[in-house]
Amino acid sequence: MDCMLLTRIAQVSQEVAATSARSRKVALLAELFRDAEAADVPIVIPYLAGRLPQGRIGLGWKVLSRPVTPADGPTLTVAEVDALLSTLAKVSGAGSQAERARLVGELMGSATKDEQRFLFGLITGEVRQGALDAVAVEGLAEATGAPAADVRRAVMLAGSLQTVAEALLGDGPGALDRFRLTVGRPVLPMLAHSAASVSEAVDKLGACAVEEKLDGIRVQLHRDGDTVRIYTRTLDDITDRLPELTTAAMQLRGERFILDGEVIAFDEAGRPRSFQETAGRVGKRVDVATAAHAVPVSPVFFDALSVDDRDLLDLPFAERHAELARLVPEPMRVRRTLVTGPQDARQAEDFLARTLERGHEGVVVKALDAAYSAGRRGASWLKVKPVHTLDLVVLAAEWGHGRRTGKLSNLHLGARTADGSFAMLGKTFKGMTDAMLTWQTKRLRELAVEESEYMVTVRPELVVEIAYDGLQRSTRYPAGVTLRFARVVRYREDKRPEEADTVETLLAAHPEVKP
Ligand SMILES: Nc1ncnc2c1ncn2[C@@H]1O[C@H](COP(=O)(O)OP(=O)(O)OP(=O)(O)O)[C@@H](O)[C@H]1O
Repeated sequence: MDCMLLTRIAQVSQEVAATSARSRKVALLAELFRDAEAADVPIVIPYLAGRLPQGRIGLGWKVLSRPVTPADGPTLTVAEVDALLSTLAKVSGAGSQAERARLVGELMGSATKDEQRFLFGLITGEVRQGALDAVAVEGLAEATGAPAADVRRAVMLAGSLQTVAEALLGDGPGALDRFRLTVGRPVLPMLAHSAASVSEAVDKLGACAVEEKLDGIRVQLHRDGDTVRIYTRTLDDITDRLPELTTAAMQLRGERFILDGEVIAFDEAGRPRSFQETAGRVGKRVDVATAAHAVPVSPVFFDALSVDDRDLLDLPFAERHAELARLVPEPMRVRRTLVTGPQDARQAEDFLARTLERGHEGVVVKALDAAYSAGRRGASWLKVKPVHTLDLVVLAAEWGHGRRTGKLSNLHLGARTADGSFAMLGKTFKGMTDAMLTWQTKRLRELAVEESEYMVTVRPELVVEIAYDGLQRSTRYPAGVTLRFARVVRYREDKRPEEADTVETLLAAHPEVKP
């Protein structure tokens, strides 16, 4: 069969977004996957989700909104669109504006009216379906007859839905065996949900470990004999930037293992240095030797995923931790206290208080009987942080005045909504350092879809962590609420917009405010 037509993707994408019944979404995707050639699927999935595989495409608003006569009938395939957008993303140098305009004109001219609308949404970041990956896993299972749990596990281990989809559709369910936990191949890390208090977390989980939550950088450490590799939360290889970790890995009591933990800089008194200092260690342009001397970091581990080629993912946490303790000496493990049930809640509260006194941001409460659910926000890890923050997406930014003239300053902040779009919750220009202002001005202009004298509207891609003092009703904003005293804590370039907080969870956390 020929490559998928763009029209088909646009229609399915629209239908999936419009229906609220999960089973219907799954059925729609299953049908599409059954029809797609295996090699076509890796291209199709990101377009369906409204993500451009090419990343950002710096197109000025003028170029994008220029009307082009649409084609009469659908002939464009996703592969053609993909090739053209890849070319577009690479255009640079003199005359690039004109060349971009020409390529966009060519693309839009081959598209029907509906396809033009879809392409426009894709390029501006308006069609984005946050939950699509999770539904696509079930769609793939339905299309191929493989158990959904097995497909999910393979995706975790491969770190890529597209890779698994191609193998599964090409070679059938047997292909899933290829995706095993392997030292040297990173897997998506397990993530946590939030709980309002330690007692709430303990009540939910029963027998659990309460661990300190360190505000550093998540790392997955792989050692195979003399070879050590370190991966971030987003699976980037940062081995060369953290030589201390290779040294530490070589001192552990094993030869082949995968560990999960956090890396953080402590001061001489053993208190954590600021997050910015730790984060500075993995910046792309830092001189590693100088940085390692100025801000040495230490690994602090909390889980073991594989030891001596034994896959531990499905073992209960209590058993994985026993393996960790065998391998890693106590000073290199997070502090923890064990709790058998609600009667020990007091002891858990005390542990949180002591952890905060030591300068850490909170605790993570973990069920002792739970497996490691790679790549997911498992209900068996609950984080408790007294200073509540939100991960929001920058939708636009206003040009600053006075000392901030020439800098993009006042940010428009959005939370995710059920249909995958973003609802503006408010604005803030507080909490930004000069370095942040310079950085965000450059970064936001790269994401610009429309610029005016007053503000710049951007593709909703940049996630920013925001502290706030509460919610209040507001008729000015679409969700009916706005944030009180919002201020920027930091940018979260390690998070995708699909991971931002939703209006729904925000409202659930503030039952006192009714929009
Ligand atoms: N003991 C610990 N166990 C698990 N994660 C820990 C621990 N200490 C620190 N962390 C960090 O906390 C994060 C867990 O929270 P979550 O999964 O929600 O990620 P996050 O969204 O990056 O969280 P946050 O923004 O609160 O740091 C981990 O990604 C890890 O970086």
